[in-house]
Amino acid sequence: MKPIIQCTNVTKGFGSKTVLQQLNFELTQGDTAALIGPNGAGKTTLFSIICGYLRQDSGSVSLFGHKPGSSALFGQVAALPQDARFDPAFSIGEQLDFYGRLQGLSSKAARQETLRVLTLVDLAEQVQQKAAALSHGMCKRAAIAQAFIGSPQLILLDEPTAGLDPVNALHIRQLINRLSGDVSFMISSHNIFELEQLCNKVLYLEHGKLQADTTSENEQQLQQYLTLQLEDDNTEVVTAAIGQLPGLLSIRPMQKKELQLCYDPQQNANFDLELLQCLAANGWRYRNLTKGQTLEQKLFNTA
Ligand SMILES: Nc1ncnc2c1ncn2[C@@H]1O[C@H](COP(=O)(O)OP(=O)(O)OP(=O)(O)O)[C@@H](O)[C@H]1O
Repeated sequence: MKPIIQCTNVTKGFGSKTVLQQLNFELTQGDTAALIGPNGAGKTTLFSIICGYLRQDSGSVSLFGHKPGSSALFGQVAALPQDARFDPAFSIGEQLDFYGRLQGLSSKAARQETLRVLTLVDLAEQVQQKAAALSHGMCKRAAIAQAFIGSPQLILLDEPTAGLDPVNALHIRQLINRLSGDVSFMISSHNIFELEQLCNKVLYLEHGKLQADTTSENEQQLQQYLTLQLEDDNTEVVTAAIGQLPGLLSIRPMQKKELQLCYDPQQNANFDLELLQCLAANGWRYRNLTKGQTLEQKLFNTA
C-alpha cells in the first residue's frame, strides 16, 4: 500500500538542543496512528514538521509523495494545532467559511460545508457566535470541525480532546472512529485509553527518539497476555495455583483482585481454557478475563 506519510532519518534541533533524532516511520492509507510521549518529547515539533510549519534540519518527510506545505497537498491534509485559536472579531461560522473559501468553495458552498462540519461536532446552532461566547470545550470542538472541512485524506490532531469533558471527548472519539478508514489520522494525546480505542499504530516518542512500534505482530505471536479480574480478594492462592499451569511466562498483580498473565501459546495453546478449569475446580469466582495487553501495559512494560 502507498505510504501517506514517510519520514526518513528526520532530525530537528533548537539551538544546541536536539529535539528529534533520526526518526523513521511510515503511515499507510487507513492508518490511525497514535503519537505518544512525555511532555517535551517532541510530539508538537514532529507535527509541525509534518504540517510544514517547521522544517527538519536533516532527513526527509513526504506526504502523499510531496514535501510538507506543498500546494499539491492543499485540501488533502488538515491539521488541528495544539493551541488552535479563533479570531475574537469574527463569528465561528465566518471563520470556517473562510477556510472553505480557501479550498475553492463558493460562499454558498462554504456556508453549507461550515454547517456540515459544525453539525458533526454538535455546534450548528453556534454558527453565528464569536469565540468569546463559547466555552473552552465548544471552541475545541469548533477547531476540530475546521479540520474536517472539505475532504482531507489525512487529518493531524494534536491533543484533540484535551480540555473536553468525558461526554464531549467520547463524542469526538466516536466521530474519529466513524471517519477512520476513509480518512487517515495521526493523533497526539496524553490519554492512552483514548488512543488505545482509536489507533491501530503507535509511535512512542521519548527523548526525541521513536521507540519500537508496539503493534508488532511477531511479538504478539510469541507471547499472549490475559488480564484476570477476580471476584474475591484471593490473588495469592490463585497466583500459586496458576503458577503450575504449563506455558505460563509471568504472572503479576496489577490492582487489587487483578492479575496480568503472560504465556507462550506455542507451549500451551489451551492456556486460557486450562486457566478457567483451574478456577472452576477450586471454586474461585472471576469477574472478567480479557485477552491482550492494554496499550499502557505495552508502553510501560508492566507485563
Ligand atoms: N521554538 C522552539 N524553540 C526552542 N525550543 C523549542 C521550540 N519548540 C519546542 N522546543 C523544545 O523542544 C522540546 C520538544 O517540544 P515539543 O513541544 O515538541 O514537545 P511535546 O512532546 O509536544 O510536549 P507536550 O506534551 O508538553 O506538548 C522541548 O524541550 C521544547 O522546549
